[in-house]
Amino acid sequence: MELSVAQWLLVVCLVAFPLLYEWSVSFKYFCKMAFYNGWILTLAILAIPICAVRGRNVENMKVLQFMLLHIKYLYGIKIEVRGWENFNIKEPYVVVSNHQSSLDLLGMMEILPSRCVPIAKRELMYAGTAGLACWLAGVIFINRKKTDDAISVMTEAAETMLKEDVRVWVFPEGTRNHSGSLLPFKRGAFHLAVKAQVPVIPVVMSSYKDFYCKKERKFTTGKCTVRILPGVHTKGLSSDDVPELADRVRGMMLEAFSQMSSERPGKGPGGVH
Ligand SMILES: CCCCCCCCCCCCCC(=O)SCCNC(=O)CCNC(=O)[C@H](O)C(C)(C)COP(=O)(O)OP(=O)(O)OC[C@H]1O[C@@H](n2cnc3c(N)ncnc32)[C@H](O)[C@@H]1OP(=O)(O)O
Ligand SMILES: CCCCCCCC/C=C\CCCCCCCC(=O)OC[C@@H](O)COP(=O)(O)O
Repeated sequence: MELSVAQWLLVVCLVAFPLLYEWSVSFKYFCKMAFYNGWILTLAILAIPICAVRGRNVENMKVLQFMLLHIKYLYGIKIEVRGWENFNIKEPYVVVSNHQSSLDLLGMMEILPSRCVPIAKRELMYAGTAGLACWLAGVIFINRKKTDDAISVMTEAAETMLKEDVRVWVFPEGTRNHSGSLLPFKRGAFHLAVKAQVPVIPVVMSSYKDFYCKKERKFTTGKCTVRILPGVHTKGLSSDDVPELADRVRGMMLEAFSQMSSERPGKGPGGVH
């Protein structure tokens, strides 16, 4: 049997791909990240018609959560959650969490409370099917290049939280940060909580360094711990108290983050061996 050029090319690709995948850490990293984004865009195609039945509605966040929950199994990432009891608050609240990478989506979906929507950069709205799915799920988009616009969207969010019993998830670092610490916090999340007079619940995801590093192009299987910290109340606080509130919450999160880093597998007596 004679093979055509195209068939030969296909055979070479089929052989080369798994070999490259196993031999090159970088190639593996790119494949895993490409699949991650591609898979989310594909899942969004399924989510869109389901969400569209309700129209733009925060309840649709449950659909996205359900769609994304299995991804941790595809990537062999074990997520351990501590502090569930701190989410046992009936009233709305603002969740603030550290932001290391787009993989945060996995930890977020693992613990996302009901009727809770994230605040996201406006660019995400244009990320094809994922953007439309986010819009249908009530994700709040802010334009980071226009501070006044971002502030007015967040002020409106404070009213919506109370009127429609909605919780909001904010990444107060304002951008992804994989440095192994926390960036200075932007204050929007805390203004939002103070305006609505609702608690701030800090969430800390442990460092991904053992299994994921963008700089080194490393992406293996691994374990991540997500800690939900006790809520910080804002009743009676005014906008003058925001800087102190933001610093206090960042301090709590930094302490938890450092503690979790020292518990990393194989690191120190408290670690999981
Ligand atoms: C199946 C498909 C699934 C698809 C996936 C679904 C899941 C998607 C998940 C997506 C996840 C995506 C995740 C993501 O996309 S993360 C990226 C987007 N998120 C954020 O940026 C959130 C955090 N940012 C902030 O809080 C910033 O402060 C904002 C953006 C608001 C302004 O930033 P900016 O850098 O422009 O200005 P500034 O911070 O210097 O502030 C200037 C001044 O204004 C004051 N100020 C601030 N706010 C308020 C306020 N509300 N009321 C009154 N005042 C306010 C502030 O204190 C300061 O004053 P002073 O303190 O210096 O005196
Ligand atoms: C037809 C248009 C096709 C567009 C294709 C776009 C590809 C994007 C594919 C899938 C979207 C995956 C959704 C992942 C959501 C995670 C969001 C995220 O982590 O955003 C980063 C943002 O927090 C901070 O941004 P910067 O670190 O400041 O930057």
